[in-house]
Amino acid sequence: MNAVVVEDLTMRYRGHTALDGVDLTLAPDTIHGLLGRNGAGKTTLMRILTGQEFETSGRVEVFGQPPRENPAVLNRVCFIREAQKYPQNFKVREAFAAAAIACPGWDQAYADRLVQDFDLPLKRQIKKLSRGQLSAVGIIIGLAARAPLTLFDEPYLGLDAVARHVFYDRLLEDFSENPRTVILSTHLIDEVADLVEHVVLIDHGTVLMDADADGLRGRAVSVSGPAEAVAAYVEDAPVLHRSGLGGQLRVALAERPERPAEGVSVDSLSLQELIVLTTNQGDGK
Ligand SMILES: Nc1ncnc2c1ncn2[C@@H]1O[C@H](COP(=O)(O)OP(=O)(O)OP(=O)(O)O)[C@@H](O)[C@H]1O
Repeated sequence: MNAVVVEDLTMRYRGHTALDGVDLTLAPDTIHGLLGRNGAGKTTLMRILTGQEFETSGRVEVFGQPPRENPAVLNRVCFIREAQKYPQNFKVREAFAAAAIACPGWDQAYADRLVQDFDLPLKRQIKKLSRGQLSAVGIIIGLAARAPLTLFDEPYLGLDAVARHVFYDRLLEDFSENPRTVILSTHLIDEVADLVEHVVLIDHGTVLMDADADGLRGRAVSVSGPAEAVAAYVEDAPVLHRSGLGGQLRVALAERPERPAEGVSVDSLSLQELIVLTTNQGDGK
């Protein structure tokens, strides 16, 4: 069974369409990267999947059932938001105690290890934590909850690079021992490029890309060299972006052409470059 099935999903706020006929199927036991510019509709989609928002129209199923007011689904879901709120007078340990009660799959021993990894002061009040420490609380809850569907919405505001990599490492390690469906929304595309197995790119409420990360890696290329040679080499290939200076041309292609390159350089595009160019193309830039 798929973890998530969304058909023709539309979400309209007064005067604004945040999601516009989205079709999406997310396989179980996979780390999905949910990418897109500010305001693209990522949080709205995650709020609908977790029953915090009700769609205007369309079909939404999580583990085969609609999430809307459905404890059978919602008990299997953990959603960690960018600006996750906790009762302000709680100490860190009390936030974890509350999560342990709310999350059926909670692993206290694992949470304790993560507290050490992130060097979190358990006895400190939540309101006294630094921004990064607050993010670490959310990340620890999201990991130790071991929810069958775990959603992280930009979970690392204020978290330094070392701590972010602790998060990626722990997520990958724990995922291999306890596979589950993870949806990670992020703007740090390069950092998660090797972590995510499937990429969904949303732009202006529609899905621009829905592809396996392995298939994307090394598929998109940049071709550069003398303008004439580049133009001949790229021929009818679908062009993502074109830029030139003097007699030189650089063309980004979604697919690496099969013919051998002659007189041009062909280099793989990073996932980040591919996402930026695909988004710009979708925006008509
Ligand atoms: N309650 C609301 N009322 C009106 N408009 C809303 C509401 N919630 C979201 N929107 C709008 O819907 C669009 C999608 O918002 P959403 O929060 O889903 O974007 P996002 O992709 O998560 O962006 P970011 O990366 O900045 O977090 C935005 O234009 C936003 O302003």
